[in-house]
Amino acid sequence: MMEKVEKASSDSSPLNLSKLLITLTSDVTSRVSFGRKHSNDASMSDFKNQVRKITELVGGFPVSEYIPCLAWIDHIRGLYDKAEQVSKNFEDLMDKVVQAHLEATDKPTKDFVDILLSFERQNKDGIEIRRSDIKFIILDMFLGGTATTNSLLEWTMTELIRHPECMKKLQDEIRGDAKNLILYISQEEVEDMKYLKAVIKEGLRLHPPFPLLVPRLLTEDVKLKGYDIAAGTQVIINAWAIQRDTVTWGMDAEEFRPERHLDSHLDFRGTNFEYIPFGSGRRICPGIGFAMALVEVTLANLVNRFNWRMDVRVSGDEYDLAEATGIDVCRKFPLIVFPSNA
Ligand code: HEM
Repeated sequence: MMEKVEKASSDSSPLNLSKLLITLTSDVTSRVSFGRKHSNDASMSDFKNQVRKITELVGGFPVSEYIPCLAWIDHIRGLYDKAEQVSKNFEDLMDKVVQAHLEATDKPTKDFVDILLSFERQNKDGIEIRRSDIKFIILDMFLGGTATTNSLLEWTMTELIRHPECMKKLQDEIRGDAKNLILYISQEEVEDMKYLKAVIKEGLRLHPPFPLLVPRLLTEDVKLKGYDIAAGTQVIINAWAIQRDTVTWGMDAEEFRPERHLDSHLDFRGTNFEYIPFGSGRRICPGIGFAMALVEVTLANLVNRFNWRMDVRVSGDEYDLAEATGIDVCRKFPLIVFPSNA
């Protein structure tokens, strides 16, 4: 990735940063799950397309869920056919991945799929795992991990470029007093970077990648703030609105201001309901550590090595802040930037 940014910088050419970032998050997730990156592999780019289609379908509005007598509308829109087709394509792709792992018996290291297959064979530690479980666990990792992490990176970069004063403060923190530019910032080095962490928290607050979290179905009757909610009701939690509430965040809640996190006790690990980009409770995101490690190191390196600007557009903010549809909300239009060497 850094080589491509370096090239765009020396040619003074525009760079599609969104494309680079989704390739990075998919490659890192594939390395962990399949043992190698697949960015130049046709079947993997197909896999990415399937994942995008699934997130669009899951984030769509199935009329029948809310007004059952209008279920025919979903049929006419072809929602069920689309879901069936995506499910079949995904199943075929996963069969190929599993088959390739079963055939490669002499590999020196084991990846996530190998470990899951070994559980399937040995019924290890009393854990029973079936082939269909393996396919869905991998899908879960890709669905949960790639688009969300990409979305956080592209929105945080967007906000930093829109707020040069924050970008400068972050570059000062990362570059420190070093006389010569340090080429690579490691995970250990980002550990104490407080402003970097505040910038990422602010990106997550204004642009939670799953703005409506994942719907819940009540298992028992609940009384909440005077409302009676019956068992069986589907509840949608609007993290996007909660995280822009002026009562908690002040009158400048709509503004990108990382400083608000520097001495705030609010954290995203599920105990502060005012700030829940990863959800809360039993089904809280299990990938917080994975996502944070990747986002911190990527952002630190991009911002350390390069200065960034976007094209000035007549439509301005409307274009830069337009959101795509789907369960995860990334930018509607790719982030096109001009990097230059620091
Ligand atoms: C910035 C990055 C990420 C964000 C904002 C995010 C957010 C979320 C949210 C909101 C949920 C639903 C929680 C709930 O309903 O209470 C979730 C679930 C999940 N996430 Fe993440 N996630 C991120 C990265 C990751 C990564 C990197 C992985 C895996 C490598 C991952 C794997 C999962 C899985 C497997 C679930 C389902 C958990 C369950 O249902 O028990 N996520 N995530």
